[in-house]
Amino acid sequence: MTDTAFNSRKNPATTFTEWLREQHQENWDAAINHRFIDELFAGSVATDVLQHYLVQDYQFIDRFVALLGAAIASADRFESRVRLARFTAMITSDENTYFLRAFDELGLPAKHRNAPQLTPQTKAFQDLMTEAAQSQVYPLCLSVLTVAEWLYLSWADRPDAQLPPRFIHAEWITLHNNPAFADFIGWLRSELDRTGAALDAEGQARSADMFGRAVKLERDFFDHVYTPLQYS
Ligand SMILES: Cc1ncc(CN)c(N)n1
Repeated sequence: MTDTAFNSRKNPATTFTEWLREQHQENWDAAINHRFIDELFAGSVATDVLQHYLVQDYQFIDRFVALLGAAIASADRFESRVRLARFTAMITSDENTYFLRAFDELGLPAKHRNAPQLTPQTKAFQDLMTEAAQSQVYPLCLSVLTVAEWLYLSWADRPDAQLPPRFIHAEWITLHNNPAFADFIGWLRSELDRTGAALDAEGQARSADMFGRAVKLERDFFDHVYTPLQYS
């Protein structure tokens, strides 16, 4: 939990999302510079590690879409609902079919696509997304959504890097660094800047707490793929 309120920040030009990220810079940097990301760009992630990441992440995506639904329901204006609904359509089409093609490529049995054993790290992330969704408070839903998407844009944004040859690596990168995705993250941040700045001090502290837990869980999630389960 933060000990400096947003309204007493040193630099008044600091936006709400900058203020949130500043407080969790160490976990943020560890996540976006993770070994898994280096191996993804190099196309060298070990098959059991990639399989574990994708199986667990598909379960993350399930609750993530439910959280998007809660954000759509709790948003304070129609234009925000429309923007979130369009993004949800991308996740449930382009991103979903990436997972299905990746599972085919890996020869993954159906039971692990639909109802795998969940790791504590996946479960903890699902629980945080459920907590944010059940709050029915739009900026709290945004606090978790923004971490999940802004942090992914941050690791994927390596303009000088070449794409690896296999789609299973390359497409996971391009899903997270394409111009439409970057544009959406800009909007998502502006939305949290707008609605987070309008919260009272207690609401802002809740937002900072959820944001910080999400950043830590992103780091934990990357760490945990290096002790993969078996999916035979
Ligand atoms: C754990 C995690 N965090 C974020 C994302 C980006 N949607 C993801 N796929 N998985």
